[in-house]
Amino acid sequence: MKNKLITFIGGGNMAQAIVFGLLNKGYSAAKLIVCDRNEAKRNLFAQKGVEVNLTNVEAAEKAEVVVLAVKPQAMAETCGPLSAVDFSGKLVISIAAAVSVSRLSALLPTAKNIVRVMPNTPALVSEGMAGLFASTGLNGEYQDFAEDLLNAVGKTCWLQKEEDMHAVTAGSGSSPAYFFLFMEAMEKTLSSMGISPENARTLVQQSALGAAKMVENNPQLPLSTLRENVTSKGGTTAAALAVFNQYQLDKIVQQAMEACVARSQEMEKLF
Ligand SMILES: NC(=O)C1=CN([C@@H]2O[C@H](COP(=O)(O)OP(=O)(O)OC[C@H]3O[C@@H](n4cnc5c(N)ncnc54)[C@H](O)[C@@H]3O)[C@@H](O)[C@H]2O)C=CC1
Ligand SMILES: O=C(O)[C@@H]1CCC=N1
Repeated sequence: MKNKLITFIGGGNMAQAIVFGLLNKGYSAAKLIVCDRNEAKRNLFAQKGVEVNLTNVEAAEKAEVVVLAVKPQAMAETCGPLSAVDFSGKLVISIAAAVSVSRLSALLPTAKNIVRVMPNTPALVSEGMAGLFASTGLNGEYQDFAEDLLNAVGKTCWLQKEEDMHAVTAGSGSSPAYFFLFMEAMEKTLSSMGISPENARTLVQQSALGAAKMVENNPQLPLSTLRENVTSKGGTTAAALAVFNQYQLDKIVQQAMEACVARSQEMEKLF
């Protein structure tokens, strides 16, 4: 991928995951600018050789690609001063949940090339998952660049319908937290069973990693087969799964993801 000059507006958790993921993949620090109001956050990037001392407007003017990485509720306020910049020859990427392309176009009227992305924090370890949606008329070079950029830190999928971004938020952006919650619960239980904190962490971490790798390495196998291969009739796993089924884990997951989608739809109207 050709290293275009990219400015990140907002250097929080998600921007850090993408920027540090890109640096780990050899993206030149000299081609990255990060703007954040918070000095401690700026310092995290400065330590890696990233320019952090420009104003949002200066940094946006200088770069060819501008990534909007502030919270959805801060988007309008952040775009106010930025609307003075001519974005017509630039690519604007927004990673904000629930902020539509039409809303972004209204906030930055000169922006012609807009890509909405829903990434996730595993980008930091090059295992991100991002859904992408392009504004109509997006320049082909910029479409490829957005895809290459996110592919550098994980995997991507393009969406044909913007409304699918709500479901993708439940499936990429928010989803690492579900797995962390599950792992937290396992770790806590192992500790309550007398396993040392260090061993509890290793048991959970390695089992999760191993399970994910088995899923990745066996694309032809349904997930249910992988589960069944662990489950001896009348054995220990069956006893555990019976409890998950008793409490209808599938319904809990469905309700949680539907709540995620509903909140995203609500936020789209608010911000
Ligand atoms: N954290 C995650 O896992 C994911 C977050 N997102 C999206 O990414 C965006 C950022 O989320 P986080 O990184 O979690 O939030 P965060 O709160 O960690 O980072 C936002 C940063 O923006 C800075 N900021 C706010 N207004 C600014 C301004 N006008 N100029 C410069 N900097 C400004 C803040 O100081 C803060 O460091 C959100 O829109 C969120 O929906 C998307 C996918 C996953
Ligand atoms: O929780 C949130 O709203 C953001 C978007 C997806 C992940 N974090």
